[in-house]
Amino acid sequence: MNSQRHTKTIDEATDIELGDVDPISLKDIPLKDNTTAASTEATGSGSDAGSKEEPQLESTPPTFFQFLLLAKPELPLLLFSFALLIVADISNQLLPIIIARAYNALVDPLLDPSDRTHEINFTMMLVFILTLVGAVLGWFRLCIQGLAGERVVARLRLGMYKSVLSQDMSFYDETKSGEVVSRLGSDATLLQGSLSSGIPELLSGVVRAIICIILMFYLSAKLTGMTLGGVFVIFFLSFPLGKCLKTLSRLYQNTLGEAQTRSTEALGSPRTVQSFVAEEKELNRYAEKIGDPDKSKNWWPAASDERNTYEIGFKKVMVNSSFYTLIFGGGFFFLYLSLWYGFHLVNNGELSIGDLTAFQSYVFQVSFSVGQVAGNLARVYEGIGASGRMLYLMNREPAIPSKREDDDVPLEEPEHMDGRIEFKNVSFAYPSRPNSKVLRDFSLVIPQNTTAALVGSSGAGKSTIVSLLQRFYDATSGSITIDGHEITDLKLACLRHNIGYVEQEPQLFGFTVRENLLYGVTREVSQEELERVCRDANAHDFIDSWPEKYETFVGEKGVKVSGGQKQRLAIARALLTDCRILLLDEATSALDSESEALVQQAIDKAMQNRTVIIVAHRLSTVMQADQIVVMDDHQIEGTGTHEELIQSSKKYQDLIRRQSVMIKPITESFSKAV
Ligand SMILES: Nc1ncnc2c1ncn2[C@@H]1O[C@H](COP(=O)(O)OP(=O)(O)OP(=O)(O)O)[C@@H](O)[C@H]1O
Repeated sequence: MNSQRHTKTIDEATDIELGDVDPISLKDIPLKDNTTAASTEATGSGSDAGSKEEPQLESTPPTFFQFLLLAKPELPLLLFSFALLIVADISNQLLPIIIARAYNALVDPLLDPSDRTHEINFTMMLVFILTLVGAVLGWFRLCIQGLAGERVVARLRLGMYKSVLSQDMSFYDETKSGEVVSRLGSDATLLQGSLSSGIPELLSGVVRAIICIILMFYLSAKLTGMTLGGVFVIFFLSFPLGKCLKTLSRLYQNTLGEAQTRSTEALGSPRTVQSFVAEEKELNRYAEKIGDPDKSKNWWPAASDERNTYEIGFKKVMVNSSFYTLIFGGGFFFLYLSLWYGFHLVNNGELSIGDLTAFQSYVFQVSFSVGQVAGNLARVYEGIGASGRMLYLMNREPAIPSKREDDDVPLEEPEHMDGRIEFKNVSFAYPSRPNSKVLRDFSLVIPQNTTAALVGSSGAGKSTIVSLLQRFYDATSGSITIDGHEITDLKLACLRHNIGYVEQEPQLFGFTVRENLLYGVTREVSQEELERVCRDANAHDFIDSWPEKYETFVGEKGVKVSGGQKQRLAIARALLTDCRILLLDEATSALDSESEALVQQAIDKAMQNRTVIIVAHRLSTVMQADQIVVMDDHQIEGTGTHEELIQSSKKYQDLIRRQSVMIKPITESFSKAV
């Protein structure tokens, strides 16, 4: 059942509606899926997830041309800005040759003073006009480039986010959210810088250098020959430094990503961090990746076992400074060398003084352009590296496909579901632990509108069954059907719309109560209906007691509501989706007895006229179920009603005995007290 991954276009990523995200064809970009590679290695060696290294979100970087394809939808804008760049550069580079006329007029013995003044004024007027034209065109060019960059990066961010949202659970098992956030943030910014300014500046440098070299040849072929030799020396010396800068930049980004992963984890669980007084531990974990300048006795970073951004950043600064010193220092060296030779040419009458000044200016421009090309080449490489990581995320094909391999047969989307569930010989191993079977030959029929309770030892696979029914993962073998439809033949959205799911720790979002309740609802819901459902879920009274009632903000991840309130809101949220099947995964296990009673009442109402699967540890919550399934060692040990299992299932008897032992002293002391 495991589907093969292959590359895809952004618009194919998912059937989740995301508005108009323009498709960018990335089919030609080959990608190495390192996550899959890591899994394969694990399979090969028979090792488990715990022993393998964290997979890196990285793919083979695209070629320069493939990288340019990312900006394909903006090609007209970019070509226009390129045309502006050429015109602006030609008009700017003509200036030294025009100014040379003024110099020559100054020293021309044949001109009388009024002709000389006229020549100088005419020349300088021309200079001002061309400067103005160059400035206006340059302004347009920068605006257009910036706009194109914003458009490309916004599209890429949306495409990447869309793809990440559509991934299967094995992706989330393997990937740290901090890393994805880093891809959306810093990698996208690097890529934007590279596309909107790195490549245009690189092209601008090339164009300017070519124009200057042509004009230099026009002024003096001899002097140009000598000067270009120097320029090439600078270029070749700076090349390895540029490459080194590229490697350091990639390392810097990866390390920053690792630091962000750590900080996201800690900031996402502030209560756990503070209750374990682990602030310093978390700070140290973050500092390991960021590097602490105050830990070194010197002003440079101390050597450390772990790669950190401070240390890499320091090396980057060193290489960057050497790079620019070489470009500008070398540029000036060859400028003065050519000036020296130029003086001799003027002395010999082979060059006018005006042409020598113009030439000087071109030498400087060419050195500057070479520096600009090399510097921006490093930036483009940074962008290419970043795009490799982003493309991995965008092109990753979810293991749970949103359409059939045979595209011609559409997935089924029944208008109504009765809710008869059947598991037939289902076996399953998590993709990250392919050698540990979590379910073995699991078979179970749950008739429409009945309740099945899954009980058994911890780790037996109860929650996994709930995950498989929602297709968070696909079974390794066997079949799961609802009303006779294989769930793999159903449209994923249709399947999940028909299933309501209440987790042990339901997640609320940082919205209002109303927005949280209507999270999965696509139809109009009136206030009366909302209140009725919340009453059924025992949630209306506490919502109504808050000053802002249904408009109350619940805080990030619902931190401002209690565990029991969260559960009841989650039940109401599930009910509002009109689900035919309700999955309750340990919905009351984390609650005190008073909250449990309130939630249990809500659950009892919610179970009416629905097919329900309850995963529970407390037997008191499942005794009324139509059938109880006892799980042991990843398979079914017994099935039946409470009364039947007490007679037939050793495991069930064990579970009852253990819970009675726990409750007995409490009930005895209670009886004595009253
Ligand atoms: N995402 C995952 N990746 C790899 N292994 C997993 C994953 N989730 C669960 N497991 C493993 O699968 C086995 C079954 O887990 P499951 O959560 O289904 O058990 P359970 O019966 O619900 O346990 P409990 O009652 O403690 O919640 C366990 O050994 C667990 O470590």
